[in-house]
Amino acid sequence: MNEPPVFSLSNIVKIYESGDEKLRVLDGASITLQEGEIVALIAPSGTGKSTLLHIAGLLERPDAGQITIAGRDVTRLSDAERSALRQDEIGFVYQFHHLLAEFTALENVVLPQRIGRIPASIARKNAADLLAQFGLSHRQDHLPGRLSGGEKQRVAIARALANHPKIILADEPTGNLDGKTSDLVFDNLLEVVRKARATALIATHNEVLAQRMDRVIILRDGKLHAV
Ligand SMILES: Nc1ncnc2c1ncn2[C@@H]1O[C@H](COP(=O)(O)OP(=O)(O)OP(=O)(O)O)[C@@H](O)[C@H]1O
Repeated sequence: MNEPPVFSLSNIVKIYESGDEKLRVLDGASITLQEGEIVALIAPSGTGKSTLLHIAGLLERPDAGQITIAGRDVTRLSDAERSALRQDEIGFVYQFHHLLAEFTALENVVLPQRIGRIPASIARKNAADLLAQFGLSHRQDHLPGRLSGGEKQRVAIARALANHPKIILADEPTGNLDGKTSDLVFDNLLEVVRKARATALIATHNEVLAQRMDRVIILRDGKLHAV
């Protein structure tokens, strides 16, 4: 029997209202991600990329359409069920690292696991292993303020992977870094995501980076199109 896709959005509609105006940001956006697929999302600014990622990450609700995770319809779950799913199944990487400044690199990667009730010793070992995969063992006890931009972003990616999510959603994860650092961090991201056999949807403006993923989709007129 075929496994259901890890993740799917079908016919997602999202309308924002401001005054009398209705803005149909998403207008039947659909995508299906199979296990282990890494998909690039190209979206010109203002076309609804953040809205799409927020809906995919169960942070925002669509006005119509369906979201499934591992074949389960999660569109109409309660807020508590959605946040439990986010905690267990979804890892987010943002353009800015959002690390907690008063915690070390290691502690930043431990924290989401502790929220998920992983015992402290296991969480610390997991975090150290992940940071090692990002070449950051020698930086694990540093506060974010003492890390370079590329290192901070690597820690943020390690944190997103800490609970072994099946789905990674990334919003221009290297968009804030210079070209060379961006390439290196991106290599690292792809390598670790592939090793974890996670499924990823990665928004980028960089078409060269996009071509390195398994396939590329573009958000246009509120719909997702294959490139
Ligand atoms: N809460 C909201 N209320 C009203 N309009 C909104 C709201 N959120 C977003 N929009 C509008 O919806 C459109 C898409 O917004 P979104 O943030 O998803 O775009 P984006 O593609 O992520 O842009 P960027 O790449 O510049 O961050 C924009 O025109 C924005 O002004």
